Amino acid sequence: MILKGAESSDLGPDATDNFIVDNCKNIYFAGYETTAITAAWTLFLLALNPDWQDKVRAEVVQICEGKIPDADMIRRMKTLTMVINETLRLYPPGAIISREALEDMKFGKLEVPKGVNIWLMPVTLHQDPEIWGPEAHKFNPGRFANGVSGACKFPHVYLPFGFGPHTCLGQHFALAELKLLLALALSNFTFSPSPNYRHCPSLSLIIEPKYGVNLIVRRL
Ligand code: HEM
Repeated sequence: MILKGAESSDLGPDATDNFIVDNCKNIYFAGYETTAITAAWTLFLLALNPDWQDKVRAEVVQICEGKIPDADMIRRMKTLTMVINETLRLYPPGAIISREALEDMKFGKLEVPKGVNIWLMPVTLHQDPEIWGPEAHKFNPGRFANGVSGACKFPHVYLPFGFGPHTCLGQHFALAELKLLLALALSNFTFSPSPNYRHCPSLSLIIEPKYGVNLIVRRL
């Protein structure tokens, strides 16, 4: 797709090379760290919540019957989807979503002059007790049992993949990758917290565990 886009553009040779390289970098960066870190946070939260770990494992074992998950099996993994949604609520890798006002705008009483960049921080919207209830900071995948609209007052503030025309291009691919990886990991291993784990979510373009996620992994 990128090569086709470059071929059909009227960019000069240098700009065409830059176009290809920039797009490859963009997809590599946007698609790799975000998904890998979400997998790490999910395993961390399941290690801290063995009841949910057991529920997801039971679901995966029942759906997959020892086979490698295919697209249909992945679609039926409702508990795992709820767990991933809850992980992305508490630890959305995309820390900042920015938009530039292309003209003077007004939101309620807020005047936004042309050229100003507005930054949205999903993590603050995702943990607001006014929106998610008094247990907003607690890991409870059950809140997503009836989808995002059942989980909170204003579904449009759940923004792990952004919103609008620039919403994440790879969100369905990312969810499929995550479900496949987690289903395989959970059907073969158990995960519990390691005493070496240091909790330090830190902002380094994305929200990542500064000292990694140390877990004790045991084969089932
Ligand atoms: C759990 C994994 C992922 C998360 C949490 C995530 C999150 C995001 C967020 C928050 C944005 C900004 C959206 C906005 O400004 O409204 C974004 C954009 C983007 N993502 Fe993802 N992403 C993930 C995985 C992926 C994957 C796997 C790919 C590609 C293979 C990908 C490709 C992109 C691209 C190309 C954009 C830019 C879209 C645009 O500006 O039009 N992402 N992502």
